[in-house]
Amino acid sequence: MISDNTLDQASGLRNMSIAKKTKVVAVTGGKGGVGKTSVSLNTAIALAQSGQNVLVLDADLGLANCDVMLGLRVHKNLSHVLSGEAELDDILVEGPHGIKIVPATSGSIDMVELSPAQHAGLIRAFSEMKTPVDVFIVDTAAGISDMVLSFSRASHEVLVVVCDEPTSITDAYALIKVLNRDHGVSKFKVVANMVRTIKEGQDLFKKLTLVTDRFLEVNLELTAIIPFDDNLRKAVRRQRAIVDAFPRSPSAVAFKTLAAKINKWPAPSHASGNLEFFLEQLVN
Ligand SMILES: Nc1ncnc2c1ncn2[C@@H]1O[C@H](COP(=O)(O)OP(=O)(O)OP(=O)(O)O)[C@@H](O)[C@H]1O
Repeated sequence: MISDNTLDQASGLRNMSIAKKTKVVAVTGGKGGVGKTSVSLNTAIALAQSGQNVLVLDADLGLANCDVMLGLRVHKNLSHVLSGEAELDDILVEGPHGIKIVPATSGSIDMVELSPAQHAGLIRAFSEMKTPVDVFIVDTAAGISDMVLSFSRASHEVLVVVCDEPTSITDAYALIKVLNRDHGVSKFKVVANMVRTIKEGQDLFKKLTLVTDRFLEVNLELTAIIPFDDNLRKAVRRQRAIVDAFPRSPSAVAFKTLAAKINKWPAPSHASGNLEFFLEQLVN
C-alpha cells in the first residue's frame, strides 16, 4: 500500500517540475544615461500590470536609483545581505503594482568593489528566495565592470539599451563584444530609446548591426523602439513611473508592448552550464 507520505512527496515533486520558471532579463547598455533604469522600472511595472510577479535588482551598485526614481523608502539593502545580517527576502521594497525591488546601496565604495566570488555568492542567493518571481529584471550599472558582465551572463536574456549618440553605439558595441568574446553570450535584444521616429529607431539598430555583423558572431534583434517622451521626464520629477502616471503617453505604450513581448518569451527550460540566477529551478 502506498502511504500518504509517499503521495505527498510525489505531488510535491510534480509541483516542483511544473512550477513556473523565472525569466531573467538583464537591462544593460554600456553607456550611462541611455535609459536603463527607465526601461527596467517601466517594463517591470507593465509586466506586473499584466499579472506577473516581478522582481527588480537595482544592480547600479555605485549610485542606486530605482528607489529614488519611485520615491520609495529603503531600510536595508544588498550590503546587509552581503554581510549576512539579512536575507534577500527581508530587504525587498514594494513598488507600484506590487513589483518588488532589491535595493542596492547608494554610493558605497564597498559595493562597487565586490569581488567575483561575491558576485557569484549574490547570484546564488537568489535561488534561496521564498518570494515568488515570474520575471526578474536586473538593472545593471553603466560601463563594462565585472559585475555588469557576470550579472548579464547569469541572465537568460540581455537587453541592450541604446540611444542615437555615437558614444552610446560604441559603448554598446564594446559591451556586446566583451560579453561575447569572454563570456560566450551570443544573443542580444536591442532597445532603441529616446528616438523621434520608428525609422530613427530602425536606423539606430542598423548602425549597431553594421559593426557587429562585420566583426562579431552575434545575433541581435530589435526588440523595442521607445520614443523620446517629455512625459517620462515629468513622471520622473514626480517620482512616478510613466506607465503608471501617463499610461497613454507614447513611451508608456512602447513599454507595455515590450512587456507583452517578454510575456511571450518562453521560460528557460535547461541550465546553460554557467552560473545563472535561479539555477536551482533548472536543475531540479
Ligand atoms: N524615452 C525617454 N524619453 C525621454 N527621456 C528619457 C527617456 N528614457 C530615459 N529618459 C531620461 O534620461 C535620463 C537617463 O535615464 P535613466 O536614468 O533611466 O538612464 P540610465 O541608463 O539608467 O542611467 P545611469 O547609467 O546613470 O543609471 C533620465 O532623466 C530619464 O528621465
